[in-house]
Amino acid sequence: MPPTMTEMWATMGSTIASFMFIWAIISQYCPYEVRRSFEKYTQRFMSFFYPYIKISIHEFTGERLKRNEAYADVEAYLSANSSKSAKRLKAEMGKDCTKLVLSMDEYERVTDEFRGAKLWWVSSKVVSPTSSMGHYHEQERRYYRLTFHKKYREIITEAYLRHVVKEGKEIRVKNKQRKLYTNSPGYRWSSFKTTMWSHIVFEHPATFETMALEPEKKHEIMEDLVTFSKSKDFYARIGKSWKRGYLLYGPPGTGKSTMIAAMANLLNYDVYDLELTAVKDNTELRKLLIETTTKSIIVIEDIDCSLDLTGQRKKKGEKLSDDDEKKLDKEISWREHKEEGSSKVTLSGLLNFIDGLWSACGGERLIVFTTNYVEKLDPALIRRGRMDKHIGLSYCSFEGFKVLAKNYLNLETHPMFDTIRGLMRETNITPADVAENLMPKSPSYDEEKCLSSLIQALEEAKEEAAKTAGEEFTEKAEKEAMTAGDPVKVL
Ligand SMILES: Nc1ncnc2c1ncn2[C@@H]1O[C@H](COP(=O)(O)OP(=O)(O)OP(=O)(O)O)[C@@H](O)[C@H]1O
Repeated sequence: MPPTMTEMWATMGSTIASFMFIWAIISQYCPYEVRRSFEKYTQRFMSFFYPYIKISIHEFTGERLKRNEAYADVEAYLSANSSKSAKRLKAEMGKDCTKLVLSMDEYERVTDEFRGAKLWWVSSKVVSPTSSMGHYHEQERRYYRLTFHKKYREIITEAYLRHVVKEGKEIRVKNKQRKLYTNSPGYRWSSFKTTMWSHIVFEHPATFETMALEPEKKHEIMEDLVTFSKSKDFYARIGKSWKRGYLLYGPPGTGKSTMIAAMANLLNYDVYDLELTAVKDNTELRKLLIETTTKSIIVIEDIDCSLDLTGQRKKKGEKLSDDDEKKLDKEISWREHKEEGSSKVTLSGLLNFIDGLWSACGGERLIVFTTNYVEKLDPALIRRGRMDKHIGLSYCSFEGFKVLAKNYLNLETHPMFDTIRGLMRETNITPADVAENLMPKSPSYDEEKCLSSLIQALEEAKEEAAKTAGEEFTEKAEKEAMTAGDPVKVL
């Protein structure tokens, strides 16, 4: 008599229970090595009968230093293809901030088909405990796992994966929202305090067209940038990492920050605004810089202040000007106030990164330093090869004014332009000041009021310059008289 259904279930239940009992005995009494070998051989044995192949694509490669490009490509591919079939999705704001973009949530599974092959994608993560500087914390590593039948091995490993990466890249370019990253203190992997990148969408409207700059200079810089962005093969051929350093220098308000925004808009790059004073030491600096992505501009503004070069000069025994002394005192009290101790990022730490580590983190990066005092910088920092192109930005020229008049007032010519041209020859004014005067202050402001306001500002600047020159002249004459010991002249 064949066994009844109830008997079959009972037999199966007792077999499973016996197996679990035996396994519990083995786990308890067998040495670890024996158990490991048992598991290994069981897995090998099972794989003879298991007809599926699995491929994992992890978010980070190496010691969690670098984001895996392939992971980002798969993520983009799946977000475009999975939203129709996945049941659990996560939503993020899209490029134009009007539409939510859906992608598959963690532990979700979706199916795909390619040339008759059926395959499955699962998004998952492993959480493992790690320790750093005596702190224990949990580290999450996300990954996608692709499963398919072994008979499709060739199609999948050759054609399908290429198709996923290609399509994923295209989607990423299309959806790319440019980002402005800044570094600020935060908690990495839940408990370890460090400085981390956070970002917002980069939407600065500046372009080279709207910049007040001599046309030839503008053209030269644009050409340099575009040539750089198309020179992947060239850099590979000459054996140099694909990066270029720019030093922007000039008085405040001459457009250094504006130019960085114009560069990012021209090349469609992200911007990493690196605040060096918030970086604890060279190790942290290296970590931050390695986390930057390709097609990006890494900016260190006011490099003369950020690197504490003033402090270094004082240590070297150089005499500092009153201004520098004040700046140094302010910096020290600011750091004490923030209880951060002093930042230990050194000039050599920065140089080492610029020179050495670039090659380790891929290419297509610009590094831009800005300063108001180029003469204060250490020559080692700005030598060619590190800062390949030095761009001096200066006071507004008449050509520059014409660009601003077109931008702000939509004026190409006006009878008042001649007066402005004359005054600009005689005195200095920054593009920021010109722009401020051309800005309508009320709805009743017309172009003439704006131009008159600029003329007034130019006249005041001229008077101020004459007064300062006069005072300097008297001071110099007095000093000379003192050294010559002529009390009459001094009086
Ligand atoms: N060359 C320029 N062309 C167009 N606008 C300019 C230019 N320079 C300055 N401006 C205007 O002045 C403002 C301030 O300029 P910006 O911040 O770029 O100057 P900066 O040289 O970076 O100054 P700082 O050294 O103080 O940081 C800008 O928002 C912009 O409107």
